[in-house]
Amino acid sequence: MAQFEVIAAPLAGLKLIRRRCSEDSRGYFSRFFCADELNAAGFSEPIAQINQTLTRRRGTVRGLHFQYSPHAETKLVSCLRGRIFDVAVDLRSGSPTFLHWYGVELSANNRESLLIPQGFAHGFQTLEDDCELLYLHSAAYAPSAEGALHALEPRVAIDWPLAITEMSERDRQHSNLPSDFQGIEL
Ligand SMILES: Cc1cn([C@H]2C[C@H](O)[C@@H](COP(=O)(O)OP(=O)(O)O[C@H]3O[C@H](C)C(=O)[C@H](O)[C@H]3O)O2)c(=O)[nH]c1=O
Repeated sequence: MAQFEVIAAPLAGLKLIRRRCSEDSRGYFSRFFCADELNAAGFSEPIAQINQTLTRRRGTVRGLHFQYSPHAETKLVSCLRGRIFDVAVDLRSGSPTFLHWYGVELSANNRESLLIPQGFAHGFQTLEDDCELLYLHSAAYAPSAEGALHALEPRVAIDWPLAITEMSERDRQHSNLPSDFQGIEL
């Protein structure tokens, strides 16, 4: 029996993954990752790195970040504590949904993850205090290949659910996209 429900999001390649769980009097069992099942959903390379973040303050935005080729990565983002509004922006050159964004609530309770293909910027806003996330990456962190999109980029106009309470200095300082930005090549 499939351990995951795979739901296509409106941006090509972006998937919402819902983890099934078996509950009994002790609690529940749930498979968090499965190379076979999630390969078909788009996580088609081995996991290279797994990162964890704690974000203490409700309303904080982290991101939006991505890596340029040849370090472009597929990400599986999950919220293990609290609730977040998770956002992916299509930056793929030539994509019919270029610069479109998609946001979804991920939480410890809904057991949903966002599977984000290469070529998307990723960021999120916490909807509660003390949110913990786990990220599975298909490529290693490559600071020299890191790109970013400002959370308030006017050409994307993400509708963040809350007023932004905190961002890193680095994220505050991302410049807006140049008017001739055509997207990233993969
Ligand atoms: C991403 C990363 C960062 N770092 C170092 C770099 C900084 O010294 C410190 C914090 O990094 P940063 O401020 O970029 O962390 P976030 O703002 O949470 O960025 C992450 O959150 C957004 C939403 C994402 O989607 C990315 O996965 C990731 O960029 O950890 C590492 O050592 N390894 C890593 O893989």
